Amino acid sequence: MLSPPRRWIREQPLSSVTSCVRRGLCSRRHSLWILLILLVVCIAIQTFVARQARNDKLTGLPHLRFTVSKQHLFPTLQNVWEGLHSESSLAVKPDVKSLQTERMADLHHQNEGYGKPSDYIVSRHVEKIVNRITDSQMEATKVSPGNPLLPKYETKQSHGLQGFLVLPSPRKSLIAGTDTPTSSIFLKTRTNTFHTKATCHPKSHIVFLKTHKTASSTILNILYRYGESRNLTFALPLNKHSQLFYPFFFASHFVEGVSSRSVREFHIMCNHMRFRKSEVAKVMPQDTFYFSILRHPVAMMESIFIYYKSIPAFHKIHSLDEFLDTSRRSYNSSVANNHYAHNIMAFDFGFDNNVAADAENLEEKASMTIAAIERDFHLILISEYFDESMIMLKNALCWSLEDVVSFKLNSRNERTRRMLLPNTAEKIKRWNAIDWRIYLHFNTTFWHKVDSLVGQEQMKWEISQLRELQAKLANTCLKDGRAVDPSQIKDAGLKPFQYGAAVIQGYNLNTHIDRQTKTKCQRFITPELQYTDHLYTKQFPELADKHRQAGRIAAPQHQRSGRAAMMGMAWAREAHHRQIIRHRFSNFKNQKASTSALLTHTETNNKTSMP
Ligand SMILES: Nc1ncnc2c1ncn2[C@@H]1O[C@H](COP(=O)(O)OS(=O)(=O)O)[C@@H](OP(=O)(O)O)[C@H]1O
Repeated sequence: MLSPPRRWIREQPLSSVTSCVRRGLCSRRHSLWILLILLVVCIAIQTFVARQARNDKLTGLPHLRFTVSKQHLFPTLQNVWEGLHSESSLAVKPDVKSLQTERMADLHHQNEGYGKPSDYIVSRHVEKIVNRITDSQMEATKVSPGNPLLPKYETKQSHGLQGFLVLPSPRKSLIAGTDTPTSSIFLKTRTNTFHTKATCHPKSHIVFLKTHKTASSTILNILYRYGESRNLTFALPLNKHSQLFYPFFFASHFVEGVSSRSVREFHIMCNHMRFRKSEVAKVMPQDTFYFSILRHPVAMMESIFIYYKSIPAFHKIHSLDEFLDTSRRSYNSSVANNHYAHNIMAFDFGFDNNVAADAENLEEKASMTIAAIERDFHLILISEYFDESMIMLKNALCWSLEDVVSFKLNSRNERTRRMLLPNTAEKIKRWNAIDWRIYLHFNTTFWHKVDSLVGQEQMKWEISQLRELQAKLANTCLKDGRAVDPSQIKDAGLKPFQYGAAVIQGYNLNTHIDRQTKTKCQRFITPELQYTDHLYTKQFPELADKHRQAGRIAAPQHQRSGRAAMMGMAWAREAHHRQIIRHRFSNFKNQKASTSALLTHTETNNKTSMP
């Protein structure tokens, strides 16, 4: 029926093409063809535009995919922060949660295989995204080795990580005291920003995974002060240990009060542990906020090599370069405490750290690790951006600025830092390939969260407020406003634990401050072991007393054995811990009112709360 017109066109002379087309258009068959062509063109244009838009997103905001649904779910600022605490806000959840099975988590925590079919879909999905990110970021780091992405408004100077030829120096704000010291600093400067009590509720169910050499002791101190001043209950290590039996995988019965059922509700868990979500969740309430902190693996490895110099992997090695050059041949992962030397971040989060840089399944393992951390943690902070991290934390927890103010704890003195060459930095990234990928991922998501949840202007303003507060506090509390070597610390009770080849600094208090201010200032500079001990005594006075008695009996035998020096880190810490207990006991016995009696039972009972 439609064939005659076509034949008719073929038969026409060239000169009459125009009229031919006109006639052809009129025919029904050609109209259909043209409609079809138009449709195809439309679809092609639409596909092109959509692809272009997706490419723009992935190039500019690599992690938009993980977080965009959060923005849609929680359109107001308040809801955004509230959302951080809800199940649905976990960043990776929209992409991964529905596909993940409980088996995956368990597999992770048992360090078993990653390639099970149901997990594989998730793995590939996340991997694709992570690969894009790591590729683009590795490109970026080629220009500036070891330098994490900086937001546009930041100057590199303010971060203390300017490549690894120059190592971090003490932060200026701590020594830049401007105001006259006043004890009222604790009372007057309660600087709430956009989070007021009217818009959100302060969180007090918190798990902080205390990673190693990441500024975690400074955060621990913040949490201790917050909890202590509000009479919150800490999930402290059983039997007065200083860590939650690290490096073993965490188990709920490692917490004092769990087996005996003597504690009704735990608020804060924050001591070193090897994370295992299913066990932590047995102890902590359902609405618990989980967070942790990461550090650039190069700076971290430099710190670890000095601090853990006595672990088997390092003790006969002269330099980090020597270790990195020989590690493939000589590193033995099955020797106790050697895990400190290899992908320690992955280890602390509960994953397999023994992954070689050239392992076939490296990217897959990295993707799975990242996905699981995204699933289990509401917020991951970045040590290099400590102040920014504190603002994020404050907002996430609905706390005040004063709650997150701190002094840098556990820092080495300059003499025990080592300069690294760019080549060494590259070797470290390769050796710690999983950690490097974890860090890159969370550094990016961190800045994306800053942009989407706080905004750069607000962040800038809040940081200036925080630094002002810190400077005032340093001026009030600290003698000379800065950290000093342990040999210069007057109060033995405030000396930080010394280990390996590091010289860990501490602080002296101003002498002219009143008693109440002194007590408060002291909390800011009390090292981890002493403060943990103090809280244990406060929470479990009777048990603490028993341990004190037992420590007295066991002490001479322990001293004679002289084994502490040969033992691993955890045991050395415990030895130190017991030494503190003995020291405190003798103070208690003699009823000496010395300044080092900060942690005595008597003072515990007299202590005033922090604001
Ligand atoms: N506020 C702040 N900002 C930036 N960096 C900080 C901060 N507080 C502590 N630190 C540095 O963190 C390192 C100590 O980390 P940790 O306390 O986690 O160590 S530990 O695992 O508990 O022993 C240690 O790093 P190194 O000095 O390089 O060893 C500290 O200097």
